Amino acid sequence: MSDLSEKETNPPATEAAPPCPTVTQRDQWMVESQVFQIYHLFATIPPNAQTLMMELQRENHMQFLSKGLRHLSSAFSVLDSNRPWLCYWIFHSIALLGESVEDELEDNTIEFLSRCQDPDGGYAGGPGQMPHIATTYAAVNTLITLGSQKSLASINRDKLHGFLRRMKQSNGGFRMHDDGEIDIRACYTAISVASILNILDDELIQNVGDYILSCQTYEGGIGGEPGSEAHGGYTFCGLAAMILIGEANRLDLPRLIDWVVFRQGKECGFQGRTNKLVDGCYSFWQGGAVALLQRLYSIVDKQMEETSQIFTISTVSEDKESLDGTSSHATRHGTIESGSTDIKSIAYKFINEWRAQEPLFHSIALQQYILLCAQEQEGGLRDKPGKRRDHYHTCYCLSGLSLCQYSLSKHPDSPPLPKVVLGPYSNLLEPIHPLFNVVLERYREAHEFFTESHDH
Ligand SMILES: CC(C)=CCC/C(C)=C/CC/C(C)=C/COP(=O)(O)OP(=O)(O)O
Ligand SMILES: [Zn+2]
Repeated sequence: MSDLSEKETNPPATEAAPPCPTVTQRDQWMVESQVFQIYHLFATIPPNAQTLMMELQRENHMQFLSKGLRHLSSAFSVLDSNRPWLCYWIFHSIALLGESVEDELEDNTIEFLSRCQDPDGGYAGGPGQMPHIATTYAAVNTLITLGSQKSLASINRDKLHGFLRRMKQSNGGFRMHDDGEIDIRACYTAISVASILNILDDELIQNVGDYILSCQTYEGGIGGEPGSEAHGGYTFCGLAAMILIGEANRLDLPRLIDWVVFRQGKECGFQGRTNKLVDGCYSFWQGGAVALLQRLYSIVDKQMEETSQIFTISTVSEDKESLDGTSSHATRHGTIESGSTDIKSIAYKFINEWRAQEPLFHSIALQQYILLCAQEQEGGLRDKPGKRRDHYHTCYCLSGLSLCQYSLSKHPDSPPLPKVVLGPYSNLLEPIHPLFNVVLERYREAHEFFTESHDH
């Protein structure tokens, strides 16, 4: 063989071998290629076919959800422990679509959830099981979504308050259930339920802010417990709970904004954490965190001002230190006022708060991911192309879509301009209260019910 052919077939030993991709890289390339194939196909079809592809398949989604409800009432065993969650995901999705179900089905659901209600307060995953804060949140949100007087009156708020007090820990966290884990989901679900039922008090909120603050990581997002990695689901929980207790100003919000906005990827959807895959459900968890941050601009501005002051002070003091050997400290949070409003009215006032008109993320791109990649044309929504539809993803993709559609509206429920809604205007969903993820109108009815005539 000549020198030349040897070189061609056998690379010299010194040449670096091609890097072997990690599993994460391979998965990422796979998702990117599937998503971009869809976008490419979309770009090459005629405009009328594009409109069809971007249409929210309301009827098919309703069929998928109704089938889920039928399944819910028939095919479950006594060991199932997530039926209140299925109720919430399905009824909330139906409410987002502006639809309702027959009275009998509503009555059966109220009756079923009443059987899940523990005599000592809180809701279990099924009748006779142990009460759990997360299923309590799911049950309460379902009953508020159903919305009738009977539904709202079925919640034993005194006992529920007792259950939440029992779950409360001295470090500010909550347990999920007796002897259960303490984490940020428990904080959010406890505080959310207490707030929406108007039973939030000083005892319940004591030290909660300290606990949540200890979960904000170096990245800026919030982890499930102190020392854990920042994640979109926990970030939404931590931020929403901090707002509900009037202590959002204690978080490092500029850093939180930085972290969350960079979780929207080139696939147009959000990932849950750094270097992980895009997933439709984060349209709500991350998109929801952004929707909350959009209403915290006055605090963000103050924090940014403070940071620049600290920078100036520390620069000056460093100079001074180097001159005369002394040092000074400026605390970041000390000068920011803590929430002065009555905690019972925070959630109600929050929806009317002024909000930044410039969205912090690409709302049209996210709608594109939800409609083209997460939506199944036959009904139901999913994590990503190639995954199966399910009720959890249907609920959180639709919730995220609603947030996008109203992301520029001055008032929370004023109809958005057509250019803000991707696809036909008939895609428009009902607006939600972003702190609780229940349809706004149902939230308002519940608020009235639990503040006026039926005070705790
Ligand atoms: C109100 C309530 C109960 C909120 C729950 C919030 C929530 C969705 C938390 C996420 C939990 C988590 C770490 C998932 C990671 O799963 P993964 O590793 O499969 O997904 P990933 O790769 O996207 O991180
Ligand atoms: Zn998901």
